[in-house]
Amino acid sequence: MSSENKKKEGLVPEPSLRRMPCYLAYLKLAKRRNQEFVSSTHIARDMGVDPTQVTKDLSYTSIVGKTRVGYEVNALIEVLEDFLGFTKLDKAYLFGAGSLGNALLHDHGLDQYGLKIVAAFDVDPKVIGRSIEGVPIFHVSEFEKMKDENVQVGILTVPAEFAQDVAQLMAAGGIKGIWNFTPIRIRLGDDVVVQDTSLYAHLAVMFNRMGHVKK
Ligand SMILES: NC(=O)c1ccc[n+]([C@@H]2O[C@H](COP(=O)([O-])OP(=O)(O)OC[C@H]3O[C@@H](n4cnc5c(N)ncnc54)[C@H](O)[C@@H]3O)[C@@H](O)[C@H]2O)c1
Repeated sequence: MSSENKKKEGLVPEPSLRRMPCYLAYLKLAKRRNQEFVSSTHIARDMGVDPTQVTKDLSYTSIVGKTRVGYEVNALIEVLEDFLGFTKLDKAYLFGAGSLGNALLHDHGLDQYGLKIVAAFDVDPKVIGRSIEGVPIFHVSEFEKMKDENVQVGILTVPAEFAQDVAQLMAAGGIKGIWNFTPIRIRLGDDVVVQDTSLYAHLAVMFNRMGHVKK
């Protein structure tokens, strides 16, 4: 089965997908250090992952390593970026231009990961009509008129109490993927992918692990 088909059928396990951007960052660093080749053993050692896991993760892409030398750094960067969809720029709308929304609007890293915020929506008269990093902010009621089939990604950064309603509005307006930063479990039909993301979840894990570190 081709890697494209595997991806379509959702056979790539989530932990593998989550590790791939880390491999990419590692490889970009290797490139800056003028390294031409890198082996899965080296990636594994430097990233603290099992070598067989690295090989397995990379096998979901089309790349094959060369015996003894490993993977060509440039080629692997290209393959990973393409596989993860980072080469084509997806347009996104942001809902909630508050503290977190602002931070995301200022994050230049998103472009490198294939996401470009083209407009933001809010209800606060203090921000409506302004631009942040060149991204215009509209009243959320304008979204209906601005429906665009080329914008299928929505970033949800509104207060928790409005999250479900705004998510429904997004879905009704043709948004197919919601990057949900709110702590609310969004309920929508199967035609919309909702990806929850929480800094605090990782903080909780860190605190828990710190409690188990030997003193
Ligand atoms: N996932 C994370 O790691 C993480 C981190 C910080 C905050 N959050 C969550 O992100 C959300 C935003 O947090 P914040 O600190 O930026 O809050 P904030 O109050 O600074 O910003 C929220 C913005 O949403 C706007 N808003 C309110 N109702 C709206 C609506 N119906 N449509 C569009 N915009 C609307 C507000 O006017 C405000 O500008 C919260 O749900 C918070 O819990 C998550």
